[in-house]
Amino acid sequence: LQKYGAREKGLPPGPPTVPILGNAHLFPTEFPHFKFTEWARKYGGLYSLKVGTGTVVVITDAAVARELMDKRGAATADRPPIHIAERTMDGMQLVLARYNETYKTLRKAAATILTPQATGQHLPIQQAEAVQLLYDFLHSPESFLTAITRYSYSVIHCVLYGKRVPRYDNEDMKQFEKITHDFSVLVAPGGAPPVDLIPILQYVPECFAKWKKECRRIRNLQHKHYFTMLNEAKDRMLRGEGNGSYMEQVFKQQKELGMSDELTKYFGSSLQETGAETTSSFLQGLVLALVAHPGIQKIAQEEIDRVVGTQRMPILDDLENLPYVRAMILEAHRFRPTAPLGIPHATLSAQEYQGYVIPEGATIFVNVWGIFHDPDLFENPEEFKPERYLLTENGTKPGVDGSALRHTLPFGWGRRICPGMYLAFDTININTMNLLWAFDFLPEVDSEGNPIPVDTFAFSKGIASAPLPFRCRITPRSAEKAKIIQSQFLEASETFSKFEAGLSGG
Ligand code: HEM
Repeated sequence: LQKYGAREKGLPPGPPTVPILGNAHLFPTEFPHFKFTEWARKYGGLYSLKVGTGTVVVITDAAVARELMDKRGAATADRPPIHIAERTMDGMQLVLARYNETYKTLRKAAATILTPQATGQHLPIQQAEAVQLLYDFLHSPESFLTAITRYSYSVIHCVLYGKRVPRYDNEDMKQFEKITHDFSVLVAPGGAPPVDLIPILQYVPECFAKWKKECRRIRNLQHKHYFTMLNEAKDRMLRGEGNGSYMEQVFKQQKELGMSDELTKYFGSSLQETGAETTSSFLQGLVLALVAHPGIQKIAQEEIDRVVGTQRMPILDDLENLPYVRAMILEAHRFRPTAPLGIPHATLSAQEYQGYVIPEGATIFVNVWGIFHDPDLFENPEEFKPERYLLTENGTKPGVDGSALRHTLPFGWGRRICPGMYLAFDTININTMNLLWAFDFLPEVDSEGNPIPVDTFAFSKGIASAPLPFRCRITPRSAEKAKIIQSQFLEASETFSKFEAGLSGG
């Protein structure tokens, strides 16, 4: 019995194990990136944990990650099995799918439609939605968090299905939020019995397993919601009223891409769910960082004012003349990465590296948080300091080798790298410039007028981490700019109208 849970010879080092459990009793269930980083400082940039008989490898070293995840990407492209996800979505959810033929078909479809050129064609609606975000901030500044959520959902929805979501209380949005919320509760630790650790639980009959009923219920909700979206997009296209959405492209190439209707449904849901949540988390985190760092906000605003002026809104091309704003975007990713541990990969074959053997089927986490907060690499890593990216390409201390880092590091690794990143770049760039140009972001004040500080550590649990609800004061930087926002919003109605056929519930 002693050997169950023990760390096998040849594995990278790690915390001492106990029989049967290995390190399972130590495994953090909340904010694991903090514990993983603490262990990295003790056991190094490559260490292992035993969870029962399974192996988890944690990489907190960009050079190790580059070798194992990028260069040996073919061997580390699997995902660990998540039984609940497989049961609910038949293993067809692109983000969580194992590395098999179904996955390859989905990924090929994503690569076909999410190219930088294709993304560029969707700029008009991205820009129009970004104007609505400013308009919403102007008129209901207290609802800025839900305005960002709506924006992020709507922009992906327009690009994917050709239909926008003009209000947060829209029926499509409510359905989507319900589905993603219910699934995240079910899949979170404690949401269901630990079927991945104790596989025999999978065979408990449904009448005794509430979680199986819950999988079925969520699956039915997803089916109804996403097929409705697909059918609407298809009908619009067949009526000759298409607006160039990604799904229209998929319909046109469905046979070549090898996509069944069922797969097409999951393709849409994977992109919608991942894209909306990550974009929204990033933008909310950016606002939080601005509120917490008024001096930095001011430097960025002054740069925008010099380049853009007060007579027009920023455009994407302005970014090349805004080095400080570009540095601020990179710093926002570093300071609070949207996915602090990325999404775990798994090995498809055993890998020898640095004298260790990582077995087939091991789960691999790249601890992006730990890399980005490594004091050997970054000067005062806990500080929000865009200037570091003006000093060196990857923000590292001068004289330190930061060449294993890259600007796309927050978007993942190897064959699994985020296929939506080009869309994300445009969204992040447009909105960062717009928000800085238009508004001041200040702490809320108490009844005596004292500023209430925000907590830059108060983030949600889960794979994609968003700030917990916080309050701030958002005020237009001038009456002139407020007027430009109003008139741009009116002008955007022409772009919006192409995405408003068949809107329901607001
Ligand atoms: C701030 C924005 C975003 C961030 C920080 C982000 C980050 C990530 C990360 C870390 C991964 C995991 C990569 C890996 O396994 O190594 C990922 C995967 C993925 N992302 Fe994004 N993402 C963003 C926006 C988007 C958008 C806008 C879309 C869709 C339009 C999208 C779709 C996906 C999909 C489908 C995957 C799964 C890829 C696979 O498993 O092959 N993401 N993203």
